Amino acid sequence: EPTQDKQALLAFLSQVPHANRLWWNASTSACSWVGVECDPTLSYVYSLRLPGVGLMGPVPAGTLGRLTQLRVLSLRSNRLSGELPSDLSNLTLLRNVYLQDNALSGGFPTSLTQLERLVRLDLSSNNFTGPIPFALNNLTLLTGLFLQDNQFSGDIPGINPGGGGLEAFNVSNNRLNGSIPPSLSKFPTSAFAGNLQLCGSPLPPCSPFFISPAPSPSVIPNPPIVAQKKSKKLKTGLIIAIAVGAALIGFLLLVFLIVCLRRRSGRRPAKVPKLTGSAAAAAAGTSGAAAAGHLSELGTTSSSKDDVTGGGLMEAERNKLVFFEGGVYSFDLEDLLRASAEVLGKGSTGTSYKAVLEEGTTVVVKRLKDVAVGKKEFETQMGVLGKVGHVGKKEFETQMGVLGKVGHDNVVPLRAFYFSKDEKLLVYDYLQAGSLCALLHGSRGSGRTPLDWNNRLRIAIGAARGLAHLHDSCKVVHGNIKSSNILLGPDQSGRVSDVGLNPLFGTAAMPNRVAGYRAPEVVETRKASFKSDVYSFGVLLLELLTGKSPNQASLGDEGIDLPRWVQSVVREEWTAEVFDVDLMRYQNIEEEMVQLLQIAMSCVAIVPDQRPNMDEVVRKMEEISRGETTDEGLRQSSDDPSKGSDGQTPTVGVTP
Ligand SMILES: Nc1ncnc2c1ncn2[C@@H]1O[C@H](COP(=O)(O)OP(=O)(O)OP(=O)(O)O)[C@@H](O)[C@H]1O
Repeated sequence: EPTQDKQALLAFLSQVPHANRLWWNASTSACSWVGVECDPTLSYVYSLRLPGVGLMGPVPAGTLGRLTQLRVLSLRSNRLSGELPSDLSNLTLLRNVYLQDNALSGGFPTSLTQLERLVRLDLSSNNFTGPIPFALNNLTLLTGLFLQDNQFSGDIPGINPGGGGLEAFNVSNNRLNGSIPPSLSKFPTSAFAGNLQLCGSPLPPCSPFFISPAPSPSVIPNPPIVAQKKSKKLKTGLIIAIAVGAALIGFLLLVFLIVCLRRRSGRRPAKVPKLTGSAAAAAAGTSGAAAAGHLSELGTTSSSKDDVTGGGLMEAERNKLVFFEGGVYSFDLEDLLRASAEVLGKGSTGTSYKAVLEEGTTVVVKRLKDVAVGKKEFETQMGVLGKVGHVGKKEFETQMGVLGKVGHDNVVPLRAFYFSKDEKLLVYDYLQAGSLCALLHGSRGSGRTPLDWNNRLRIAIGAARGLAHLHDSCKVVHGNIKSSNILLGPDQSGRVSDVGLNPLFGTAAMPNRVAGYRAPEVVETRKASFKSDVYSFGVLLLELLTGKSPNQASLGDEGIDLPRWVQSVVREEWTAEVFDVDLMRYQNIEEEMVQLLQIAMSCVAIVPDQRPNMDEVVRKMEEISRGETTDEGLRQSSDDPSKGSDGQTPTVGVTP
């Protein structure tokens, strides 16, 4: 029995408010407590894993810092805040530290840079600020460093943690700028996305013009050495030559703009697409920022081949925006390209933009990447979804035809599409309430209102109905069910989006597309089916129930394969442990949660034939929701957290 470690753990728990789910009993060995693992001789605590148990507030000094033999510390997905105590530097044997998804703040915890045995450090999705320290170079064994979704600022120092052995690295969505050190250029662009002004491989190269006029010394404290040296070498003559060159280019651009604008005003009534919107935007003095600007500037289209001026009427006909019958919009491609646009997100199939047209209409434009088909195939695909693999324009258009006719309240309607050799655009309604993913996992920390049980159930039933309609009435496989593809309608119902794009990408794009939602057989067959949709939907239900994100990317040491995790917990008869801590505050919902858990587990059966069809899933889910209503038609308890819950959930036989 590790007496000293036990005292440290009890001190920690007594000082940190938490959801009452740990039941650490002071009279039993700490080695038997939930989340605690000891060494084989039971003489010290080896690992402490307390993910998602509702820990709140700061980590107190003099508690965890006393667990000097600790190898693994996981406090992720809680609501811990404030700075980490400096005595964590005592934990010199720590190998894995997972503190992601909290509200921790302050500068980079220097105590952690002293833990020379660290192999994996995850501080992502917190509120850390200030620079990334050079002292990370102390961590010579590091293989994974995750700092994304914080507010780290300044430039990235010349770090090479792990002595070159770093395998995973992410600093996206911070406030970093300056050039990327060569030691980190092997990581993908996504590892650096969403920062202020980073440059250099794998991002576009740093230009001396970009770096030298730093917005303020505090923003770029250390301009990259290479750039400094280069700029010193710029001789006066060269500077003059560049200035003259720039003036000349500016003059030519002006002439070009004037010509374009004149042509446009003469041709406007013909309502033909003309893909020179960026020029118009430039004339209006707007900037081409990466995250917001005019749609035409965001890289959506620029091919001069598509410009009607060079191609005549046939070309114009071929490149028009095709609307579906019964639609509510009346704008043309030119209007769309002039719309102001903002990046909503980058997914596996392309990038989505929120576009606000000049007349005030807001739509979502999805710019598809790497479509494996020509126009004929694209069009055909819109009509015979599922029958074609690599498709051309015809298939694309046919597929669009099918998708455009789906017509169901629980499916986000596709309103129009555009196909040219270089660009494939899809136009959808904009749903401002956002996605289930954002509601479940977004803005953790202070001020967040968790999604209550009634809403979770309603959204899930809506999504199930939408998917069942796709399967039964349209014979369409969705192929990419996940929480960011379940959007909320104005009535807060769940709606399925991103429908049926699979066949446009061939099999090459499949492996990484659906990450933790992917059915096991899809790994081999690379082919989505009705039953693989059911599996993905089951994972989605588990996500709703557990509040955990099925994130394949971080699978390795700590990522969660939700079906397997739930199965292991349920097998040990800890059903209550499975549920999202945010749901534990509602009363009288345990029975319904267990029922939904049973449905979810039947959906994630390994053998596809053992999974139910979506119409069965809908029926069973509707049975739960019928039991949910009271005489007034609304169940009271779920929305009233003040009533609390004892957290005791019946361990009803859930067969994995
Ligand atoms: N019609 C819409 N209205 C509002 N938000 C949307 C709409 N369509 C997509 N979004 C949001 O925009 C973001 C990007 O969506 P997108 O579909 O491009 O990527 P994804 O869902 O993350 O991945 P994938 O491409 O694999 O579906 C997501 O957060 C999504 O919820």
